Amino acid sequence: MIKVDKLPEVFIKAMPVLQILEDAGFEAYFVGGSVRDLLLDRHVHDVDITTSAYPEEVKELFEKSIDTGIKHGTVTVLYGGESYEITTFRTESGYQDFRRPDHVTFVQNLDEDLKRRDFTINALAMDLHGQIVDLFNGIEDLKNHIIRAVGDPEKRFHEDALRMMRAVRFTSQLKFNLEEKTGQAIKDNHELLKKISVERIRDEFVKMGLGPHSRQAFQIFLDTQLSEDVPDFAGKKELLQIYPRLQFSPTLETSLWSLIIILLKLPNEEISRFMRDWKNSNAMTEQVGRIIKFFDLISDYTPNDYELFQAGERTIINTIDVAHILGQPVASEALVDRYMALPIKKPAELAIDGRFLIKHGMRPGAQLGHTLNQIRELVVSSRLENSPDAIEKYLENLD
Ligand SMILES: Nc1ccn([C@@H]2O[C@H](COP(=O)(O)OP(=O)(O)OP(=O)(O)O)[C@@H](O)[C@H]2O)c(=O)n1
Ligand SMILES: [Mg+2]
Repeated sequence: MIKVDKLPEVFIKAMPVLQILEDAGFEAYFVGGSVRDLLLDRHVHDVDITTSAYPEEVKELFEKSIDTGIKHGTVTVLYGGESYEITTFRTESGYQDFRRPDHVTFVQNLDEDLKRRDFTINALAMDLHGQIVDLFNGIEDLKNHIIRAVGDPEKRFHEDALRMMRAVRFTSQLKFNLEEKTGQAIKDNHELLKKISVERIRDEFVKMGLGPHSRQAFQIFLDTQLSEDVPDFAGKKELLQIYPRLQFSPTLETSLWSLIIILLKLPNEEISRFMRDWKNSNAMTEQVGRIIKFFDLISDYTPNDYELFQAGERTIINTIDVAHILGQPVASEALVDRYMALPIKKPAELAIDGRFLIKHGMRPGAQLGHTLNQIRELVVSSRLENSPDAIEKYLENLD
């Protein structure tokens, strides 16, 4: 049995929680992603705990708790300024819709709990003393960089079809390969993904896209046909096939969506719909829209100062990132330098505003807005000094 001697701080901090459960006569273990990441020497952000105690029993042991998913056996316990998800040993049964279980059955031992988990590398548990429980050779698979379903992959994917996306996502994040039978089961069952909510698919897709091996993972995503069962990708394999051949993998979510939109050759008027189909936020949709617009612009010609001003720093840098990933040459330094040298970089930096124009005899309305824009454009392009005096003179000459 493997024993980990030196545990990172997140585990040490959580030890008393396990101890309290054990002192009350229950079994308790760290489980899932935290144990996997510990053994991979990856950063562990939070730890999940599994126990033989029923949710009500867990709640009695801790002063502060939240019923996060009590029906599924999960209670969130607040302890030492941290929060911990504590889930009762369980199996899942009655997955009639290939999504989450209709009901869970609590079980009395850890083995039964680990059996229902998705992949061998995620079915590892660790006790209070750092002893690892590894029933399915998860450690061996970690060493060999393999994503392998626990037991029969068909069963695991019928229990929760999202696991097929998770498998591909882990190949990207961990730089692992799919074990053959697990990969075959995804190919055979990819259509089950249609039953899964877009939000859950999107979260996995983004994690896949931002992983260090996203280009390799994307190839698997296409080869297994999973790409046919996500929004707007069906029948687009030829276009998406460019993704695995990109120069780099994206590291920003905005870059990921922009790349996909560019590869799919979506016309501008379809971008919002596409982003909505994927249940993206309005903020994400807007930022991606700005990037695509600026990307189209710099693909055609060198932007003028006012176009740089309108795009703004974030969009310029983000668009350069996208062009870089696509292997498209852009004079990135020149663009950033020119932006940095602009007399004003934000509308609020203009020396005057609408009230100034009203004071100088203009009436509120469309004409005023138009004049204000004109002044802003002149200032941005250094044809008018950004001072009330200079602008006043300019106005006088207009009359
Ligand atoms: N569809 C799923 C989701 C989760 N799990 C199990 O629940 C654990 C925790 O799930 P989650 O936090 O969603 O994933 P992690 O594997 O921890 O990955 P991450 O680091 O992204 O949180 C997993 O390790 C796995 O044992 C599962 O069997 N099937
Ligand atoms: Mg996790």
